[in-house]
This record gives sequence, structure tokens and C-alpha cells, in this order.
Amino acid sequence: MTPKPEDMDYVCFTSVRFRGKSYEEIILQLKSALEEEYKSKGATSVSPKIFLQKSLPDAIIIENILVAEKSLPQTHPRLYVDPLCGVAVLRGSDIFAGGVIGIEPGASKDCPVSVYACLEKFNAGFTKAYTGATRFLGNGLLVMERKQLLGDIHSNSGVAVRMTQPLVVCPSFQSCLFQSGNLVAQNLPSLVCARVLDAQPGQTVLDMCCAPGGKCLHLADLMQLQGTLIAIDKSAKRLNTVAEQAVKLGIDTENFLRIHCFDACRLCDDNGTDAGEPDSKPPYRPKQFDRVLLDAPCSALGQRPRLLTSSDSSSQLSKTASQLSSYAQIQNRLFREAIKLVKPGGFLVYSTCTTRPEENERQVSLALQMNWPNLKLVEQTPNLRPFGIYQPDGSVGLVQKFDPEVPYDASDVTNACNYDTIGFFVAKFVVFD
Ligand SMILES: C[S@@+](CC[C@H](N)C(=O)[O-])C[C@H]1O[C@@H](n2cnc3c(N)ncnc32)[C@H](O)[C@@H]1O
Repeated sequence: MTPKPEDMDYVCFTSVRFRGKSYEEIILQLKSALEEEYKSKGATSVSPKIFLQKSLPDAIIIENILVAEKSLPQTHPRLYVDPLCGVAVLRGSDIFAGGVIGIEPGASKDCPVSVYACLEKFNAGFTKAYTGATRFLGNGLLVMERKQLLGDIHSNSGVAVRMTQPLVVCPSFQSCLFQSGNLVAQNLPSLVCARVLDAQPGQTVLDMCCAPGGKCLHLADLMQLQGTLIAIDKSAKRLNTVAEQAVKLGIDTENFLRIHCFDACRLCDDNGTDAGEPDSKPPYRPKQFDRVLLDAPCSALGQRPRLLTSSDSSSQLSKTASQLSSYAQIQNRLFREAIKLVKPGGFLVYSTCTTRPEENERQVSLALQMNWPNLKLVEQTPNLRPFGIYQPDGSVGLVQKFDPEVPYDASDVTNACNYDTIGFFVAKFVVFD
């Protein structure tokens, strides 16, 4: 694997989940589609390395390609994007109009542009050279009229630049690969997380913070669409994505997957009596669910790729201390609610996409310490990263922590793909009566 430049942190692998077809069929489809896509991105001489993740029968890993920066001309008029858009480009995306913040003179429709992310403060809509720090992301073709982009930037939508020579070549989430419903783009720790819950066909399963739905729709497939899967989130807008994706994947959203906009901090009806048929809508009486996933709101500091901006104005790193401490509070509230809803002998999985111990190991420790005799931390299958800091009962190996800072052997890609991931944490509990 090529060493990463210091000012940008991209993930060396793309993971995808496949469904509805065999591995052999999918690999054939994937190889030819990827070769086409890579050709359109200027990577003609390399054939993408694709392999099955041994512990995850439905996951395929694709090695991303970092193109030597020197091999790409940086001579075209410059087009500048905001850091969030820059991150999307590192993930294989083309450039949408809303991400463009400046264009040098000379760049016009159907002309090549050299694309840079602004890493310092900017005023959107500039037409001169930007003097702050930037990060070169590759070259592309401007496919929109200049005036459409600079007139009223935020009212624009649609693709503005097709990346023809990106610095990082990887499958884009907008590519035709993901239109068939046989392939779903999903990061590796999330694929692990849904599996760890061990949801079985016919069970009653709750996903307390489900949107935008990656893990929830994976759970639906693992349950073979049999039983009941309740998907809760407090954001109606984000729930629309879950519903749209479910329909695209052919998942029944009337009888099997039931989506509700609700505050999960109030999800358990404490006055209701346990047992009996599951309630048709929230709140739910206690002990109704065989499995509960609490993929909690968090500081998301494990998100990658990342562009290291000087002010970090758009980045997660700009969160204030009080914002950061608020996550632990809400996580604790949601955790208490989750425990009440699990049937005796059922599983609760707690996860976050951050590496902060306060939101991970500390939450586990709190949960176990709070004199909850009905809660026990248990082993996870699969467990690709048995690592965590301090557990009150010494059971460090029981939690799973994907910490991209941990050094690994990059020469073996089948091992490296378990390490070069987003930051993520998973803990699994069994709940007793
Ligand atoms: C980490 S994201 C969940 C990602 C999701 N599980 C997936 O795999 O796509 C956290 C979610 O929690 C939701 N959320 C935050 N507070 C909530 C609450 N009190 N009740 C329900 N959902 C909440 C947010 O809207 C957000 O969609």
C-alpha cells in the first residue's frame, strides 16, 4: 500500500455488502463494473484488488488506489471545494454544485479543472486564486456553466465536476454498482456490528437510532425478512432515507420493517406490563425485544477519510468540550432505556463511531457498575479487533474497538483491511430478568 500524504487521511479500502447473488456472480459483476469506473477515472493500468472478508460472509473488500500526486498535472484552472466536499471526493465522489466554493478565471464548461479543497477560512463564491492552505484532490471536467455555480451557489444541485483523474481511485457511492440492490456500500465496522447482534429470522428486533439505515437494512437481510424489525429515529428527514433505501432493496416496510419517528429516550412505557404481543407503535412496554441495537449518537470522531484543516471549521474536531460531554449524557439515557426493552436472555449491542473512551469503554463500565445485576458483557462474533481500554471486570477482549491509530502490518491486505477502517466501538450484553 502507498504511504498516505501527511495532510490527508483516507481509508485504503472500500467495503461493500452483497445480497441476492452468490459471491462468484457478484465478483464478476463487480470486476467489470469497477474496471469501467476506474477507466473513467484515469486508472487504466491497474486492476482493482478485490477479496472476500473471511469473517463476514456477505462482505467484499476493494483496495483503493492512491495515484502518485506527481503523475497528475496541476496546470488547469483551479476549482475550489469545501472540506466536506473534499472528503466525499476522497471517497470516490464526483463534485456536486453545492460543494464548489470558488473558481479561477479561465475555467468554463467542458474544460478540465484542477480541484483543490480549501483547508482554511473562505468566503464562498470567490473567483480569484485562493491564498489559504489547500489540498490537491485531482483533476476533473467542469460540466456546469460557471454562472450556475457562482451565481447562487447554494441553490444549485447536480454534478458540477466529473472527476477524471482523482488522487484516490475508489468506487463511488453514486456509481451504477450500487443501483441494482445487489451491492450496498457499508464500512467494515458497521458490517461487523449488525452481525454481532445475532438477530435471527422470526425474532422481534429493535434498532433504536436507525437512520440513515445501513445497519438496520443489514439486520433486515440477516433476519431473512422474517419476524419484526422496528426502526426508530428522532429525525424524520433521516428516516426518509431509511424508507427509500428499504424500498430500493425490496424490503417490506408494512409488515416486517416498521419505521417510526420517535425520541428513543422515551421509548419504554414504564407503566405498561411486560410480555404479550409487541405493541404496534412506540412507546413499547418493557421486555418486548429479542435483540436491541443502540447505535448511539456520538461525537463521530472516528469518521474517515479526513482532510486536516488548519481551523477545522467544518470538521468534527471543532466540537467544543460541552458538545463532547453532552454525548455521554444522551448515550447513558438511551442505554438505560435500551436495557428495559430487552427480553430476559436477549442481547443488547451498544456501538458508536468514535474512539473516545468517554463514549465507549466508560459507558460500558458505567452500565456494569450501576448495580445492574441483570446485565453481563459477552463475547462477540465476529470479533476482528478485540481491544479496548479498562473494563471493571478485566474483560478487555470482550469489547471490539476499531482504532485506526493502532499500528498494523500493511503488507498483508487481508489483515490491513481490519485495521484501516473508520474508528468504531462495539459492546454486546446479555440482559437477564
Ligand atoms: C450514529 S447515527 C445512527 C446510524 C445508523 N444506525 C446507521 O447504521 O445508519 C445516530 C442516530 O441517532 C439519532 N438520534 C439522536 N438522538 C436520538 C433520540 N433521542 N432518539 C432517537 N434517535 C436519536 C440521530 O438522528 C441519528 O440518526
